Amino acid sequence: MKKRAMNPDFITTARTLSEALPYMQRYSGAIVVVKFGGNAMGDADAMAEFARDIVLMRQVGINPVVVHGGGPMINDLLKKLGIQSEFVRGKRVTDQATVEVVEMVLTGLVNKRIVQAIMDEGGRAVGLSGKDDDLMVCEMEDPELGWVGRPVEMNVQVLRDLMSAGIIPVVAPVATGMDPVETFNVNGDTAAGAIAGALKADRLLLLTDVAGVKNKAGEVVTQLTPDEVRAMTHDGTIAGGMIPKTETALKALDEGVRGVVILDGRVPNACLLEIFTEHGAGSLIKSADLPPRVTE
Ligand SMILES: Nc1ncnc2c1ncn2[C@@H]1O[C@H](COP(=O)(O)OP(=O)(O)O)[C@@H](O)[C@H]1O
Ligand SMILES: CC(=O)N[C@@H](CCC(=O)OP(=O)(O)O)C(=O)O
Repeated sequence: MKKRAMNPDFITTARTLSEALPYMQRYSGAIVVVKFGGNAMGDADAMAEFARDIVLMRQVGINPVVVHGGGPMINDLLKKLGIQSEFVRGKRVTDQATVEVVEMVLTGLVNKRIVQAIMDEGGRAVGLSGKDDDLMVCEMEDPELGWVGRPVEMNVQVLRDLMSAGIIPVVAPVATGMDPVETFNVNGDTAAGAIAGALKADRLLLLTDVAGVKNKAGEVVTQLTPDEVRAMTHDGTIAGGMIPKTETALKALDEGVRGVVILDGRVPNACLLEIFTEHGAGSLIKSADLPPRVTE
């Protein structure tokens, strides 16, 4: 009789799957909002890998909602058009010409790339922006920033409808205003937080291009309470593009999201590492009175 060789790689694969069982059970039916930042998108392979993780989550009974950014892609088109752009506290100062470019790039180019990548991996995805079904209605956050929106009304039924039909929603952070002729550019982290809050999501994952929230010594802090985040923001340890992420995390926790993780989206299978392993990834921000990660 021919004997099959024991390949150690296969044994590891089987063990990894077996060890994922308690996490699959814990997250079954959970809503996980994933913010996919422009810097985390990388090349076509990174996009395909992200899409595969999302499709796998859906396959094992999690309800993923993707909210994306696309800052670098907006920068590219603004540059080609000769439009100057600057950021204040991690948010783009957005005049009328800029908001038109933002809407074109985010709801067109970037949104459809992600939708296509998910479908290429065998999932079902539908792309929408905050304007669709009035999902996200905004007001001006600060006149100094121009058409930058702060979400004031969320209508997430459309997301629930898509999820219950087995469809993965992919949301571009562009919103309508109280006056329907207005278009707002919303920071991707802010939009993801507002959506996670309105859905009372179990997890909000903010994928970026750093390993997590770093302390003064430059080390990633694996678990933080809101008070610790506030202290690090106050003393300037948290700065630049990290500010909208931690602001978002605190607001989302207040609104009932159970935990927010800031992690490096360029790490292979970042989402799977966070959701399905004991190790987790990046920095988990949650209230001190909630039990720790593994026994939760
Ligand atoms: N304490 C901190 N820990 C980690 N990153 C920080 C911190 N303070 C500022 N940053 C900066 O925030 C950046 C992440 O924000 P951003 O570039 O806007 O990401 P994305 O495009 O993925 O939304 C990091 O690359 C880093 O330069
Ligand atoms: C108001 C504001 O700053 N909007 C962002 C929207 C895109 C985004 O958030 O992209 P990343 O996640 O890739 O940074 C912008 O204009 O760049």
